[in-house]
Amino acid sequence: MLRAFRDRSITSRVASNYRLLSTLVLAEHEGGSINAPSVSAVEAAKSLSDDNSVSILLAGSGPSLREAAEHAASCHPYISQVLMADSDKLTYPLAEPWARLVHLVQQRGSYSHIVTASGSFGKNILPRAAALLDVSPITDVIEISGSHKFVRPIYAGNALCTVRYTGSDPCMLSIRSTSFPVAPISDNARSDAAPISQVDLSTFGEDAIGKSRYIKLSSQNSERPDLGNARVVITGGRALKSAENFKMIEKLAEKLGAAVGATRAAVDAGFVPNDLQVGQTGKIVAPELYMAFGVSGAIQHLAGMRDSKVIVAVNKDADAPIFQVADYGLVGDLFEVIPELLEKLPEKK
Ligand SMILES: Cc1cc2nc3c(=O)[nH]c(=O)nc-3n(C[C@H](O)[C@H](O)[C@H](O)COP(=O)(O)OP(=O)(O)OC[C@H]3O[C@@H](n4cnc5c(N)ncnc54)[C@H](O)[C@@H]3O)c2cc1C
Repeated sequence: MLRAFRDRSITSRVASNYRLLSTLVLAEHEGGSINAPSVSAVEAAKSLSDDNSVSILLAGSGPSLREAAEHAASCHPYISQVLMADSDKLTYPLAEPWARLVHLVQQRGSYSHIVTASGSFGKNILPRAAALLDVSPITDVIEISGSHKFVRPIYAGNALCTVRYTGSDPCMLSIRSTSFPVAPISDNARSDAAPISQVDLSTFGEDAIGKSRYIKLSSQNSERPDLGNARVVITGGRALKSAENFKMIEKLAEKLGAAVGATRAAVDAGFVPNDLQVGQTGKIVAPELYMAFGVSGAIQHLAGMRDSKVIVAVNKDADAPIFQVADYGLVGDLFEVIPELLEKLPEKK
């Protein structure tokens, strides 16, 4: 594995170690709770330094924002303050007003770091906010080796690069939530909730809204676990041949209480919607069990699942690259293997 690293003088390393850090975590919330990747961003902030004061920023409007702020205040022992930006202009997480908000909060709080999870929320906001603050963000961080030293994947996850941030404050990061797992919320919960403060938005004018307009949110109304956080993921590839056949994957996922994933080839062929795509241009997952059926194991697919704890692959080609990353491999026809699994696995309780 390639490790690219430009070290600087020992003097600057010592100096940076003695600086007190303060981190702003940009959090996403839904239905009155902050989501799991945002809690992972707090976990990442915790590894920046022992002397790090972590504030979490939530934006939105109305009672669900207040509920989410209360949840944020008690969900992780490391949060020292919750900042709540309540405005009609921030009801939906659009990049333009959010970036202006980050700029405003940074000007007042002079944080040394700004961290967010690298889902679509973070990917949308971070570059725009970084441009307003005139700094260069470091994206997809998977390991924090010091307050200004980070590891991130490059070449679709085939090499890891160690990067030292030498720019001015704030050092802005997006982290892969799968690399910063958090204990279940109840284990993390604290007895004394962190204080919640309102962000003063009196200078937040109409121009903060920008040109984008919120139209609607379309999401799959599914009982299945969320692909990004599921403990088990069952993925199907092009070999399934049709949307109808892909239902076998869905049935198997149902029996195992798993999330469904797909390769880009399966998505492009119209078997499933594109929010199920796993890979470089899809979701990054690291479940305890990843089962791949009729997936060749292209480098772009591996980029999204190679960190899974146990990988099981079923492919009729013994030379398929997926077997190079699989812990258990079965050379066989998925049209025989899946029905047999469906028959022999017990019904989900
Ligand atoms: C810029 C870029 C980004 C990309 N991003 C992604 C991404 O995010 N995610 C992603 O998945 N891909 C991505 N791709 C596409 C990627 O390169 C592959 O084309 C894709 O992953 C292949 O999907 P597949 O494994 O389903 O299909 P194939 O490569 O066609 O493989 C099908 C496999 O099924 C096996 N098979 C066939 N019939 C059976 C059977 N009956 N039983 C068992 N096995 C069978 C075959 O042996 C084969 O190995 C990207 C490509 C590019 C260029």
